[in-house]
Amino acid sequence: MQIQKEKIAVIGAGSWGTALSLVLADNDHEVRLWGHNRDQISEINATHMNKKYLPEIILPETIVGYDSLEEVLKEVNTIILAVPTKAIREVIKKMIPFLENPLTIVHVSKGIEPDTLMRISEMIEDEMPESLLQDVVVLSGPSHAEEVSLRQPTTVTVSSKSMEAAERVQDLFINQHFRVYTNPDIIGVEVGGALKNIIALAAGITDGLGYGDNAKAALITRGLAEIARLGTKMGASPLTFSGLTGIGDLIVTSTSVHSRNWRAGNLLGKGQNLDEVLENMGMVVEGVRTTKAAYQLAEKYGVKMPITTALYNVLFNHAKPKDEVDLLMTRVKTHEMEDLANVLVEKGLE
Ligand SMILES: NC(=O)C1=CN([C@@H]2O[C@H](COP(=O)(O)OP(=O)(O)OC[C@H]3O[C@@H](n4cnc5c(N)ncnc54)[C@H](OP(=O)(O)O)[C@@H]3O)[C@@H](O)[C@H]2O)C=CC1
Ligand SMILES: O=C(CO)COP(=O)(O)O
Repeated sequence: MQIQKEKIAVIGAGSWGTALSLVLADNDHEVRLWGHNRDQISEINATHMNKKYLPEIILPETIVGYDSLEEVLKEVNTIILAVPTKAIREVIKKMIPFLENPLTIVHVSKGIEPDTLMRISEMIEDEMPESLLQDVVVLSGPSHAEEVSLRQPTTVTVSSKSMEAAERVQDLFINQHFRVYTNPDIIGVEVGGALKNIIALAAGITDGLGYGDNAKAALITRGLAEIARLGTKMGASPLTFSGLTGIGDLIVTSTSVHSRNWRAGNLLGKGQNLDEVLENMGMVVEGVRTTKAAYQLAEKYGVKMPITTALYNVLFNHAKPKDEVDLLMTRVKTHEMEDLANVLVEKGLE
């Protein structure tokens, strides 16, 4: 099939925005990579390298860096929004004066906004005037920028309220190294992508405490159970959590040394406090804010999320990681499949 070549603006010149620019450039799109740091953009244009975020990678010369939002958005119909969740509203507000026609926003961030409890597509719809927003699409899945930029085999999922929009974005990105699936369940895709960062932080903590693979497998499995329990209450399909944006992303971020959330958790488990950890990371650790949001969501929906609660206590209530593990292990005994059984009964499937 002939791919339609497009002018695409990638907003955010961190690791993920840069790696996705490379995928799009490999597919012969005209890629404009915007970053707010003028020196970094000059360096990208002069050296074809993003030395801060992907120091090993030479970028194709067809990726052009921009530090002006006005310039980068000219005649563009598709934007890839690749900034941390907490910067999304600010960046959209800055873009709006330069938008002329309705466009498609593909967001690739993984988070939920504390207090408003909005998913990212909801934040985008909240900020964008209806007349300027054609579609919102999310791209998510087990995909570290470090491996994508080396063109190592990677699979992701795109989702949108409009299947046509999701399929168009699938066509923009798909190639022999980067396989893109579609899934109509945008709630499940966004919730899975955001909440896996909580479990990745927890898995890093248990590794930092010196616990082994048994503990990690327990966290991934029981973590998935609580993500699915909340996600289905929010309207997601339970099946999505067994897919790439559920168990797939949980595996990759809980086990990979590339994961910033795992690395941050590991430092916490080794005894550093949260402020020290975040200062040492120098890159976004989305799971911290998302833990707060998920804790609030669990209260709102009346859902039990013991791992999230334990992590919340470590991050925000000065609890000791080991004490929280001990508490998790000595909870009242329960049936492993109790939650799933409840979900199936609620949905009339059992
Ligand atoms: N890295 C990965 O492998 C993956 C990341 N993601 C998700 O993608 C999103 C972005 O992550 P990632 O690229 O890794 O993060 P990084 O920390 O690597 O980069 C973040 C980028 O956003 C910029 N930025 C931060 N705040 C603002 C702001 N207010 N205005 C404009 N630009 C800003 C940063 O600029 P500066 O350098 O000046 O701080 C930097 O260029 C996250 O939600 C993450 O979960 C999803 C899948 C894979
Ligand atoms: O979402 C990711 C991989 O799928 C990236 O995870 P980290 O933010 O933990 O590095």
